[in-house]
Amino acid sequence: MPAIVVKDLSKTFEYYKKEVGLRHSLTNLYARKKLYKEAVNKVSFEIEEGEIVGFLGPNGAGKTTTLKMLSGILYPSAGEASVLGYNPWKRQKAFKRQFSIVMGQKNQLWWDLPASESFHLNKAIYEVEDNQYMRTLGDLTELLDVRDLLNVQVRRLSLGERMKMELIAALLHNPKVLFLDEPTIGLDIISQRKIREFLKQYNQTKRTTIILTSHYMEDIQFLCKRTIVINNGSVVYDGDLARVNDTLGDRKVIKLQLEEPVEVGRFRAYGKIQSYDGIYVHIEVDRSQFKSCAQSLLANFPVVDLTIEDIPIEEGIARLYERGVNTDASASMENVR
Ligand SMILES: Nc1ncnc2c1ncn2[C@@H]1O[C@H](COP(=O)(O)OP(=O)(O)OP(=O)(O)O)[C@@H](O)[C@H]1O
Repeated sequence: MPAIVVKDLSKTFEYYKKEVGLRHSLTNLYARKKLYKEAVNKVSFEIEEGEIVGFLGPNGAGKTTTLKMLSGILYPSAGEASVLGYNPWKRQKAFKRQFSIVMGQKNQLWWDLPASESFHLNKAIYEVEDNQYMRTLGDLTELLDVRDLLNVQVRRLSLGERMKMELIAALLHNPKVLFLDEPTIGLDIISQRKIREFLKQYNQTKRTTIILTSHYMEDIQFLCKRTIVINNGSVVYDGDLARVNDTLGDRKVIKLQLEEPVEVGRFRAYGKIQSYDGIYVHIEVDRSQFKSCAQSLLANFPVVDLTIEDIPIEEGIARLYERGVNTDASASMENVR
């Protein structure tokens, strides 16, 4: 049975346009203009127990709004969702005990107190038994290597150390579902890697179901077999991130270095010119024709060097971000909504 089921989930925010200036401030009092923002539009997916799924999308795509609805912080405008069989926005106590949400941009810990004080508070809130609390705290501080920092004021911790403490606070009650909203934001490469490795190990040992949003592709590639890409509030891809380039069609890039400049128009018959500066030319070609294209280029141009590469995953993602939804190309792909 899936741990998370989401069906046509939508959220439209209503807000008021605020004009600046004294005259407009007075007008705002009696004639405010109401505006609507469709942040999430008919999002549907299912996530199996123990799965760790990446949630990718450009700024403002609707990722945080979706996670907030799944954790019951926001009430949806339409649609349904079930997390561990619970309706999240009913906020039942039994549900609250079984999930956690960590937002990289927000603090849960008390800023002026040591993290251990916040942990005690969470222990009381979630009614964690003494033995279980000590065992879980011991395991987590060991795994994240922060045992010596438990009694340091949170405000004195580095960003990476603080994020580790945030994770511990979120995991003390052994949640079955974990929503992670940019847990590695702003961290250096070493701290990012440590958090990533911790999450992988945690997911493997505990079988916790995790949805992870991150703008760092390495996080998603390292942790998630499956990625849901969301753009303009809608799902535009759901599948293996490594296959995202299938959405571009079956393409390869031929990279040429020339002995002397050749006019760009002469390369157009081979495919789409990705970049050109006279000497270096990158041409995107159909995978079925890359051999014949390469042979012809070698035979007809003063080529010094030629390489054939796959299109980077980042490129596929960027194009999904740019094109939004409901294009002809996306409609024809299996994983693309
Ligand atoms: N309370 C609100 N009132 C009006 N609009 C809102 C509100 N909260 C979010 N939005 C808008 O909804 C859209 C989706 O926001 P959301 O925070 O879900 O995006 P996101 O994918 O998490 O972006 P990011 O990667 O930048 O965190 C954005 O355009 C945002 O401005």
